[in-house]
Amino acid sequence: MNQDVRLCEVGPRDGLQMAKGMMPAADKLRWIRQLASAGLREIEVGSFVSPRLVPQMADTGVILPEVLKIDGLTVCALACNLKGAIAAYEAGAHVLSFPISVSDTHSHANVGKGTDAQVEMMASIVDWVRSQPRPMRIDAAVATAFGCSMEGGVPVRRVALVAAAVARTGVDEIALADTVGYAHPAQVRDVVRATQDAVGSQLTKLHLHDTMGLGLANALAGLNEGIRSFDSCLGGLGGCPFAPGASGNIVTEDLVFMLESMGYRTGVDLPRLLAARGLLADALPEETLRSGVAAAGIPKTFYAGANAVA
Ligand SMILES: CC(C)(COP(=O)([O-])OP(=O)([O-])OC[C@H]1O[C@@H](n2cnc3c(N)ncnc32)[C@H](O)[C@@H]1OP(=O)([O-])[O-])[C@@H](O)C(=O)NCCC(=O)NCCSC(=O)C[C@@](C)(O)CC(=O)[O-]
Repeated sequence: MNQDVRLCEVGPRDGLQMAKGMMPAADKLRWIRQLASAGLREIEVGSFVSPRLVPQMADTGVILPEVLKIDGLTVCALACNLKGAIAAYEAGAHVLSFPISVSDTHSHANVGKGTDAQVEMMASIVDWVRSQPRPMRIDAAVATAFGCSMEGGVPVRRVALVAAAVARTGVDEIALADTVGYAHPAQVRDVVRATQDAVGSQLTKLHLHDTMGLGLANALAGLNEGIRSFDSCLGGLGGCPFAPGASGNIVTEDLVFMLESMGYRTGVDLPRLLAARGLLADALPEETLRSGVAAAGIPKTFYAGANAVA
């Protein structure tokens, strides 16, 4: 069984997009460098969206060329329309993340378009990117896949149908996103299985929020179904500003602790990762950072198991 788990740190994008304060670009850059030096090889550094609607992301075009200089880092950026995708490509992003909400109501609130129109937008972006000289990986996030605070329950069959439509656009990878954090482990199992049946290996990732405190249990349910890629956020910040009730992402520190303790390999150095919280706490004093492992400290037993440091 594959023990390597790929983590994408979404703090600089998802973590900051709903923050009360604005993190200056220089702090974002220092933070991203710290995250990379802790071993995170994939980081979503920002989004190319309306600066009026999401002012925290207005400097993504400034950040991106700088973080491209970090050796070995896969730089991801989110966009919600073709204009944003072109901006991400021209800035040099390695990966484009694109949200498509299963809930039509959330889709309208988030991107001003319904689900079907957003799938069409995805298709035109794939066509445009594939016609360019430089390759860019295209990841779709199938949002509200486990429930919507505006529409309520989201049927498993509809998630699979939307994922299948997304897969047909030719995206490289698909993530299932629990936008408002309503998922539970049995639901994760069922939705992952139905989506795997619909799109096969194009489903690679889970993007989980921790509203109900079930985020890591849900990650484990995904692991058990063969998922080896997760989004997470240092300190558990985050949430979609256009999904009422959305709260923070699963906590990167705790996810790394769980995975490494279980013998999975993340490539992340946990003490260095915890050190990166200091900058975040200083830059955003009004935010509450979460993490069990940060509160308790790394137990000595962590180093005594399969993940022992030589
Ligand atoms: C999607 C759009 C851009 C609609 O874009 P649109 O359809 O082109 O709408 P529009 O033409 O009505 O434009 C609206 C405004 O956005 C501007 N605009 C248009 N496109 C761009 C662009 N690319 N870059 C910069 N500005 C842009 C445009 O100039 C205009 O500015 P205004 O005149 O009102 O000041 C807009 O609705 C928007 O920016 N929405 C914000 C969406 C967003 O950032 N959501 C949060 C990220 S998704 C998420 O968090 C979920 C996820 C991924 O984490 C997974 C999960 O947990 O579920």
